[in-house]
Amino acid sequence: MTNDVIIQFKNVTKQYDNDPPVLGDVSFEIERGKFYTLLGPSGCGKTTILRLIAGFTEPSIGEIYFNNKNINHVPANKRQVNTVFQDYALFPHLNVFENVAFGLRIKKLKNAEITAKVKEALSFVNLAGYENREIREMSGGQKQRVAIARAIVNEPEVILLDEPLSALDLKLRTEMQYELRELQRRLGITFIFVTHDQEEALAMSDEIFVINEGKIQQSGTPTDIYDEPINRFVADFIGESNIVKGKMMNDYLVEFVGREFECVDKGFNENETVEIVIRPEDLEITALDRGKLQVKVDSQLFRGVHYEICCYDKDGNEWLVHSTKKAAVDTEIGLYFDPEAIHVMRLGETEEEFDRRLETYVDGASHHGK
Ligand SMILES: Nc1ncnc2c1ncn2[C@@H]1O[C@H](COP(=O)(O)OP(=O)(O)OP(=O)(O)O)[C@@H](O)[C@H]1O
Repeated sequence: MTNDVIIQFKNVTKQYDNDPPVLGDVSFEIERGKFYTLLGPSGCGKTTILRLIAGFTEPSIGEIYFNNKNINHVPANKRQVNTVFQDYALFPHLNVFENVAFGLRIKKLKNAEITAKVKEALSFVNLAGYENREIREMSGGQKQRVAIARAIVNEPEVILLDEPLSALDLKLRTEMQYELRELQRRLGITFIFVTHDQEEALAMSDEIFVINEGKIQQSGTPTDIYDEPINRFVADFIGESNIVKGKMMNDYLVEFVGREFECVDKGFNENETVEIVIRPEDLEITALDRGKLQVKVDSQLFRGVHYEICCYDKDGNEWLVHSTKKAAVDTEIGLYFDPEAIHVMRLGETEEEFDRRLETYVDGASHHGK
């Protein structure tokens, strides 16, 4: 473990009662001072990871480390972690100042110190002067900032944010994305942010963990994950993708739709069956004979910055193209792409393989207790 690692999960499985595990053998490291996002569909286990870090629940199997110390049994109020909840969980009968001061009063700090710290936290979130406002007089975005001030005033090492922007309308949500990102940079505290919104994750994060069915499918920077999705789930979940079956002939040579194409991928078995991803914006419309693929245009939508053109090849594969050029419906056109636009993925686990693996965790968990 390097010195910069603040949180480490080692083979963590979480199971409630005798249900299948909601997290299966999850291992990862969180580095100090970065903005992390846990991204995945509803029910995939994101909140469970936050609850394990916060100390609201314990792992069924595995270990959690904080600053190199095992914290499996450390109670929530003894952890250097604060949570910002989706519904903010502010106290409606207390004003802004007292909401932010709450944790400091419990710690029995002196009044002068409390006032100084609350003022500093409020000015960090651009709410200086709002001390005496009632919570009900604050807008959604302002309540959000009070909740963040209440978290940062305790000077935690890590702030956990559970879908904190989901109650806001789109415009305010985008503004708060910038604000939160900027705030994290200024504070230098580790943020772990939960969302099921892929655009939000791409815009805000240093590192993203893409989660599905209790398992981290891929972790990496937004560009890593967008440009090199590791499997069909990630490719589909992050942005739009064209995915077709193919065969890896050799290093740097792949076959799909009955033709061989130069690519930049290597390290596969000869003739290994693979899946190919090409992003819609990496396909360029060209004359039929100049295209690497020949397709027929099925439909076209104007999306403001580009046209979204849906085409089919001779094998019936759908190809979505984002292009500033128009194409005529029912005509045949060529699609051109660079070798770098092709992303080759190993075939993912089948559902049966995944279920079988989960069953082995269930067996393991029942031996270790809850
Ligand atoms: N206390 C609990 N007892 C039993 N099952 C639970 C408990 N808490 C969560 N679960 C189950 O664990 C699974 C994962 O839940 P979790 O809240 O971690 O998912 P999530 O990815 O955060 O989803 P969402 O985006 O909908 O909040 C779900 O199937 C949920 O029903």
